[in-house]
Amino acid sequence: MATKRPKDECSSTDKKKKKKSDKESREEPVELCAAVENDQVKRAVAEAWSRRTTYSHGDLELDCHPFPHCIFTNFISSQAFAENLQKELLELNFHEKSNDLYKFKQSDDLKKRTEPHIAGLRAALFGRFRSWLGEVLGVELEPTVDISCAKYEYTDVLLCHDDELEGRRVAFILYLVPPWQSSDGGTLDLYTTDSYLQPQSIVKSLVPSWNTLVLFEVSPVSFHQVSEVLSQDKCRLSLSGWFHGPSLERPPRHAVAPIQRNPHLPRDETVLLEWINPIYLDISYQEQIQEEFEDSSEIQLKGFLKVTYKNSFPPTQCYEAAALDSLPQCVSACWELLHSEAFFLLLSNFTGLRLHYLCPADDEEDDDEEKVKKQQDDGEATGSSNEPSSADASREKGVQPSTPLCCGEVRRWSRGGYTLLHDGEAARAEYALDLVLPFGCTGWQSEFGGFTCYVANEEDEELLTVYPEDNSLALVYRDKETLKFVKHVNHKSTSEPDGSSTCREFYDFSFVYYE
Ligand SMILES: O=C(O)CCC(=O)C(=O)O
Ligand SMILES: [Fe+2]
Repeated sequence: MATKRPKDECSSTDKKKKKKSDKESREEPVELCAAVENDQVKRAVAEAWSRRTTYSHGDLELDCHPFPHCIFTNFISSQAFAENLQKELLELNFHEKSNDLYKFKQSDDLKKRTEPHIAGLRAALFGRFRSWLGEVLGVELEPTVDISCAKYEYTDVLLCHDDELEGRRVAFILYLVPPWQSSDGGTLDLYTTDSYLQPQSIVKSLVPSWNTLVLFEVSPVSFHQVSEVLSQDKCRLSLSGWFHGPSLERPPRHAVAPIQRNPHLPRDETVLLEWINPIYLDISYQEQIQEEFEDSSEIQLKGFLKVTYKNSFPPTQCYEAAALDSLPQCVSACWELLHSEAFFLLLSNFTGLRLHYLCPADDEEDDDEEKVKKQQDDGEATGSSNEPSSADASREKGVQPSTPLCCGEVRRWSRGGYTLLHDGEAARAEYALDLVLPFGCTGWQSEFGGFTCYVANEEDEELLTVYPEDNSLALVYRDKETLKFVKHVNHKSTSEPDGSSTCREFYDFSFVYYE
């Protein structure tokens, strides 16, 4: 589960004493809702917040479930000010932002913008309002200005996260949206957490509304998302940011149990002959594949299986993984194929990786390599029990035995599916060979999402994108610095442009092999 959003470029601390300048004198003064100016209300909110109870007064409402959040309707007293602010914001340059966690448009840095209403509101937020909030929470909030403007339009989304990042204490969002219904999507959804402090379920959805400000404390339980915008014409414009201050204590994060890794199943090449397109069983073609794979660390082998299935997989949550005891015969047969000893050897031939003891590592002798391929040709590479094990072979050579392993899943991809960079198996820093074999994706379009992106660790730099293609075997060798995610499958996957039926879901086998 995502735990934080990358810091926006516009976060910064302005410690310098403000000087009166021409620019600042252009700030348009703004009056905030009465609740913020009233001392009695302030004390009452502080009291309710510390006791984790509810409180409301006029345009202010505090609710502490699933975590404390405060809603101010009519936050800016003057309608004309709010409208002018909206105009100024819409005239900014926006940049498309997209990664595993989000897709939306973000404005230029707002820290130093001099438009009168932007500058006026910024001064009020990080001035008077910050003092008010600091007193409510009983903490010293810093003058750090951390604010940006976001535009969410059709299919834009910000998946579940907790905002946790050094320094952030209270998050705020001011909505400047047209009349909005929950059916337009784009709700701010609040999650409960389980006993491991992992997000559990959405218990409150806030529908954005004009001139409403929402704030909440950033904490180990402040999980929330912006659900996908479904309206094709409305724009969800917001100003958001964080008040900085001492972070709340965070217990160590819960480590998720890894998926079990298994050694190969003892199945001989008959399983390959039965299932795999014969062109891929030709040794000299395997050599060409290996050369290409060694050059680029990735390859797509089209028409990989002899048979393409109709969409006969059973309906199997981010994505759905099939229960292994419920697979139809043809799916479990393919599952077994991908686990088979013969397939490990075939992958060795495709990639040059040591996924079978018959396939020597690069530094081992070439004639060993010849032997492997010959044995496979002669049908000797069987998994019968009287063969030396990989461990035996390694021991003879005096090297530490290591048993190649794999783990896999059958996944169903439909609207709402995604994986995150820092989640699950893919987040482990290690060398691995990824295999993806998709089915039932004829007509799937890249703008639906559901493609796999490889990025350099901790950077947004995209290295490779693999689009789902029917019966096309994608192999990617990743190193310790490479992470992957599957892009959020959006609402476009469910729409039917010009009446033709589109592909609304597909399946894939997703396996990872370790030398
Ligand atoms: O726009 C919203 O409702 C929430 C935005 C948010 O969670 C964020 O920017 O971190
Ligand atoms: Fe957030």
